Amino acid sequence: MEESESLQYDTLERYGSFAQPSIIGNGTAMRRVFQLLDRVADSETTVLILGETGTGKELIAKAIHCGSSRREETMIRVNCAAIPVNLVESVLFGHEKGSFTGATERRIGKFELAHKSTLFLDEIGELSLELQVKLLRVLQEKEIERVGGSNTIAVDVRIVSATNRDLAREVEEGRFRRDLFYRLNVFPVSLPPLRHRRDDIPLLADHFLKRFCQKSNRQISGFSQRALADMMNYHWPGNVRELEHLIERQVVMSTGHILKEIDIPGSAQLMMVDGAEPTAVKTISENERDHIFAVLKLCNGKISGKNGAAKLLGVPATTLNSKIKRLGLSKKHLL
Ligand SMILES: Nc1ncnc2c1ncn2[C@@H]1O[C@H](COP(=O)(O)OP(=O)(O)OP(=O)(O)O)[C@@H](O)[C@H]1O
Repeated sequence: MEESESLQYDTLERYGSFAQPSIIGNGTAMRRVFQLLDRVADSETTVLILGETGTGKELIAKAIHCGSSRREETMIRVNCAAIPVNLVESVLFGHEKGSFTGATERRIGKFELAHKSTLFLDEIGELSLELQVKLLRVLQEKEIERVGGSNTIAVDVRIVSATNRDLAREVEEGRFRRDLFYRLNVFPVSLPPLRHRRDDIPLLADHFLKRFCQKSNRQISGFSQRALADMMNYHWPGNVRELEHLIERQVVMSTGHILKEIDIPGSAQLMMVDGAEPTAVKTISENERDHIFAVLKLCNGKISGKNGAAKLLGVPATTLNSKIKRLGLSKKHLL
C-alpha cells in the first residue's frame, strides 16, 4: 500500500468506525480537515462548519459528534432553513400546551432533546435576527425557556453549526449578529468546494461506485480514462452530493463492466473553460435576498404603495414583509 493510500485508510478507520458513511479524502485540503477534526472532536468546543452546498458539512458534524465523549447520545439536527419562521422558536426551545393557537400538547424542543449530546444547527445563516438574539441568550446562559413557559431549564449541549453563507460578510452587512458569530465561530472548519480538491474526485467516485454497485447488485469494476477525465474537468457546482447522485444514476443506467462515459451536465457556463473559474453559483435564497435587497434600495425602503418594492416585485406587501423578516433584512441595511 502506498503512503498516500495508507493515510486515507487510517482516516477511514478512525471516522468510518462511528460515522456512516465514511469521509473520503486524501488531498491536502481534506488532510487539513482531518487534522482539525482530530484536534477538536473530543472536546467541548463549539464548531462552525463552512462550505458550499454538498461539500459534506453534515458528514463532518456527525464525525465530530461520533469522535466526542457524547457519542453514546443521538446527535440532534435542526435545519434552520426548513422550519417555518413562526415555528422556529418552538422547535428549538419547545412550548407549553396552550401557549399559542395550535399548541395542543407540550412540545420538547431540540435543545432539550440534545441535553448531554450535540446539537447540529444546520443552515444557521438563515436564522432571523430576532431568533439570533434568543439563541445567543441560550448559549450564554446555558438554559432555555419553553415558549409560554415560566421556568428555565438547564441544558448541557455542545453546539456544532454549519452554513453555506459567508457569515463574516453577513455580519458586515448587518444580517447576522456579530456577538452570535463570535460565539459560534470558536473553531471554524472550512470545507473547500470539490473543484478546489480535484485530487479527491477519483477516490470519491470509486467509493460511490462500490457503494451503489453493492446496493443494486451490479458488477462494475471502474471507470474508463475518458469518464475519469470528464469528471476531473467538470466544475461540480453541487459538490460531492452532485458526484454521488451522478454515479448512482450511471450505475443504474450502465450495462457494461466499466463506466465508459459519464453523463456530465452540459451547461456551458458550468464547465471549466481553459482552466478558468466560472462565476460562483448562488443558491436560490441568496439570489432572492440579493434581488429583494436591490429592489428595496431602488425604492428607498418603501414597501407598499405605488412606488413601493412590493408592486415592482409583483407580490402583496404582506408577502414581501414576511420575506424581508425571514431573510433578516432591515432598513438600516439600505442606508
Ligand atoms: N468526503 C466525503 N466522503 C464521502 N461522502 C461525502 C463526502 N462529502 C460529502 N459526502 C456525501 O455527499 C452528500 C452531501 O453531504 P452533506 O449532506 O454532508 O453536505 P452539506 O455540505 O451538509 O450539504 P448542504 O449544505 O446542502 O446541507 C452526502 O450524501 C454525504 O454523505
